[in-house]
Amino acid sequence: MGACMSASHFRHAGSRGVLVLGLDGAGATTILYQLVLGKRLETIPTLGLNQESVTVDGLELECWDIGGLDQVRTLWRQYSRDADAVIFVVDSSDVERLKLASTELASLYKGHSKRNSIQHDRPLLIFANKQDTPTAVSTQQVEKVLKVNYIHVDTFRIFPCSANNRESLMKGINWLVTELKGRSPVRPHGDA
Ligand SMILES: Nc1nc2c(ncn2[C@@H]2O[C@H](COP(=O)(O)OP(=O)(O)OP(=O)(O)O)[C@@H](O)[C@H]2O)c(=O)[nH]1
Ligand SMILES: [Mg+2]
Repeated sequence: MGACMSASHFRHAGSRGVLVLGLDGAGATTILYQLVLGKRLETIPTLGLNQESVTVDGLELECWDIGGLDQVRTLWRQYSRDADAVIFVVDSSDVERLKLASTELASLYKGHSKRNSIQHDRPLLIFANKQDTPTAVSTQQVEKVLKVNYIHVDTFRIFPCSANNRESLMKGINWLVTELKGRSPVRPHGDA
């Protein structure tokens, strides 16, 4: 499953770095491999990160799926500097932890310097995942609790999805790719 703890941030020239994040169990790894392999894999909690690339509409996305467990979340910031975009995955059926998800999302944008925070002009795609479950709340409800407007991200959108359903994921990914094509990469030559 490509798990590694590398901090090399290797990227091909022209590719875009995409952080795939979320609280533990939200579905980040399942979504990543649905995008890369076109099928749902059985996952285990990510204790470091999974790095995979996927090309969509001619644009290579270098994805870093970092674990969401409390003790792993500290890694999120290490990759923030090089991120052209963020995919934030929310478990729509885990209503009790939506507020925590909101706090963790906001903290990504509150670094002390550009070195450890996401730039506010980078697009943010939020997946309201697990819409196939009977207890999932609506996208509108997820948006209300996440309070994304308070983070002052210039461009964000929330898409309902299920990691079982690749088509629901591609709606969000296609939006993200269109946004990325309209922007220069954070590191144009992919230098380390
Ligand atoms: N019903 C349903 N289950 C899902 C969905 N997405 C993920 N899951 C399940 O949720 C569990 C956690 O999924 P992961 O992809 O490992 O979650 P994660 O966000 O990578 O978790 P960490 O690695 O701990 O950060 C697994 O049992 C998945 O099969 C979904 O859309 N619907
Ligand atoms: Mg994972």
